[in-house]
Amino acid sequence: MKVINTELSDCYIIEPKVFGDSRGFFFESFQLERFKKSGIDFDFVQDNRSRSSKGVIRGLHFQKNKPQGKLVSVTRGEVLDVAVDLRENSPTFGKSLAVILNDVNNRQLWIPPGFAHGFSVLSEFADFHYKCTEYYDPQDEGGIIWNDEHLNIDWKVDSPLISDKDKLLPSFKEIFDNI
Ligand SMILES: Cc1cn([C@H]2C[C@H](O)[C@@H](COP(=O)(O)OP(=O)(O)O[C@H]3O[C@H](C)C(=O)[C@H](O)[C@H]3O)O2)c(=O)[nH]c1=O
Repeated sequence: MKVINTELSDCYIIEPKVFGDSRGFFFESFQLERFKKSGIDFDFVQDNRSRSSKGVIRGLHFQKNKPQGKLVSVTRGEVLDVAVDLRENSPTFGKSLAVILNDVNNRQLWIPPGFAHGFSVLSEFADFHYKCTEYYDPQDEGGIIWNDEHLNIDWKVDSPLISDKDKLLPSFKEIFDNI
């Protein structure tokens, strides 16, 4: 497995070792010792799966007091995956990263606790899988509006499909100017 640094501190792209043959392919999508040795030394307590159609944007979400680290990947289709560093003491605070994840490159993205996360769907549909380091707590949910001016993310989709809940999310400045 190859671990690639990104422009966001502690956020890594992971390229698993893929074994291809005439039947298809095989790769280990998670192996605790190998991840620990790569510096991703967390206990994962919850796996999530979602399916989204083309043009959907899910996010940007985070948990406020019980932040989740996420190891994200796409098992079918293609997404633009976005992470935003919300750690105020980080050298990359307020910076965002966008990475193409799909079922051809089999890339994973490690997003540490303290980041907001979201993705847009570029293929007809996308099956999304991620491991989390903290349990989901609906009372602890936070988020940033997808078209936030400060972050200015290019989601690469026209007329995105956003949940009613996500349409009401605050801006980056509403969150951090109040702190
Ligand atoms: C996240 C989550 C949701 N749910 C239930 C709550 C709702 O009834 C339903 C859909 O939830 P939501 O609309 O929040 O799902 P997403 O918009 O995909 O949320 C996720 O979107 C971005 C991409 C993330 O990184 C987060 O993991 C997560 O916030 O699943 C659960 O039961 N457990 C969970 O862990």
